[in-house]
Amino acid sequence: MWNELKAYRASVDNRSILSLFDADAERAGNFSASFGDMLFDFSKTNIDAKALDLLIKLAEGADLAGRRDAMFSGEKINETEGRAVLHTALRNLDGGPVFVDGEDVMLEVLATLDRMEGFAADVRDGIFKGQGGKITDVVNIGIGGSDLGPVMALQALMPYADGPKCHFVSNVDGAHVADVLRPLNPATTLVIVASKTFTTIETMTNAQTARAWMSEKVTDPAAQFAALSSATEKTAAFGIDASRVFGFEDWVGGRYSMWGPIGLSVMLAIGGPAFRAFLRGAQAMDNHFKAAPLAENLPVLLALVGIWHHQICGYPSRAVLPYEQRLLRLPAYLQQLEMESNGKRVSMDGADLEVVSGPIVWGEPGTNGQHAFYQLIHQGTGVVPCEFMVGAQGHEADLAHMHRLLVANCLAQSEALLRGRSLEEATAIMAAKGLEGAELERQARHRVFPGNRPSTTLVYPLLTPEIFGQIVALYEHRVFVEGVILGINSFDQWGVELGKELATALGPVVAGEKGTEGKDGSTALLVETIRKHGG
Ligand SMILES: O=P(O)(O)OC[C@H]1O[C@](O)(CO)[C@@H](O)[C@@H]1O
Repeated sequence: MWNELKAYRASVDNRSILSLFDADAERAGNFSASFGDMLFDFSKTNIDAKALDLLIKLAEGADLAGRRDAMFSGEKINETEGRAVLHTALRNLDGGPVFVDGEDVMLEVLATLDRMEGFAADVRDGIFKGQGGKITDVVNIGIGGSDLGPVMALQALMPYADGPKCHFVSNVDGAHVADVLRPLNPATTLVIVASKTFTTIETMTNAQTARAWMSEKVTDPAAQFAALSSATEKTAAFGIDASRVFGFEDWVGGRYSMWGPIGLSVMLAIGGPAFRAFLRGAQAMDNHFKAAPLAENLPVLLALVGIWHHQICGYPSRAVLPYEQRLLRLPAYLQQLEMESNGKRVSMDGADLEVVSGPIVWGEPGTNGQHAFYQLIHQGTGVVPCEFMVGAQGHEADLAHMHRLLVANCLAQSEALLRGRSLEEATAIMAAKGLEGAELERQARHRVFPGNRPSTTLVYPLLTPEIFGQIVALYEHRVFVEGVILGINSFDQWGVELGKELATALGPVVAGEKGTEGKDGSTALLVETIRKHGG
């Protein structure tokens, strides 16, 4: 099927996407799909009925429906780690039982959610206090999946944030923790150590630093710490009382974990009911993903467009462009979600992949990106498929005129990518300015836009907790579908291990306790230079 798809793509490569609209008056409707009030439009791509049919056959051939059902039913589809993949259970608020090894995990999931909600309410209402009074600030210390999700979610849901102010520390660069802690009062700060394993060096080093900071001002620093982790022995050894430890099982992957305890900082900020609305949104997307036919299934369609652009057309990256300032950190979140999940070179059975692995994902909110890198997107020699998203409304009712300007910019970009501007059009524009001859031609050529560049647009009504939950779950399932089609395990991350091992070994070398013997010349030179400059 890969070859068939590539051959078909080659046969349609020269046609313009615009011509597809001329040939089919219903194209926009035929190549878009809805879920609730959300619309996913992929008509501004070179995918036609035949391509879509082949892509769906590709998904069917990979047993997508079977793999999806295996995931939801708790089979150990993360084969290299021998684990089930059940982040969906964390938002299965009113669903049925979910079994792992014959045990219904929902009792524990819902009990933990209730406990989180109780703790969050106590903090928000001032029942749980710091040693200097009501908690004013929360510092979440975590990295990767224990950071990116909550950081993104809090920013996305800022209009709903009426609890303590949440801050995030992730980088092992001491500058991060120092800058975050400096303005805070330790006596009214709650520190959350978010680490599934409770061994991650960055997080544990930052946690020790925060504890030392707190112990300068309060007599019992551990009393103002909470932990989000599966490793209860380690959280106890750190001195955190079990009543403030919120655990989750190994069937929740780090980058899929913000729906459970890792989301505590978000719950503290927005409160339990809004957090549950966020979960309900994701659950609604789960139900859609489970039930909708492939050709109407948003995560499946988003994935098939991704496969078409990257594995079939060979475009190396994709840009995620939210016209929503509050989705500022969505691209960073998706970088982990997509690249840690599908950046793999072997298939589940260890054989080399038949096709290239997942794409590079990057992006920035519009309109800021327009004034930075869109030049390359419009006129560079390479093609970057763009994934636009925009809310029909913003939360700032008194600034609706600004929102309309934002929307107009979003739509203008996808229109410009589609249409482009021909040499004739550019020449006419420059001739109207009085240019002639060779100078006219030279100036006109700089103003040509090749167009015919693919994009998709996701439109949603308003970025509420529920809609936000839907969007994140949509992308999670997209990554899963792409992984199934590629035949890889989207739920392990062995590629991060070697760097961790070498960093541990390099620690004493950088500290000057060991020499650089055995290191390559470049690494040795870098160590020597850093030492020479006082490192
Ligand atoms: O929550 P932990 O165990 O500290 O892990 C943090 C992150 O480290 C990784 O394991 C690898 O970078 C991620 O998958 C994970 O999200």
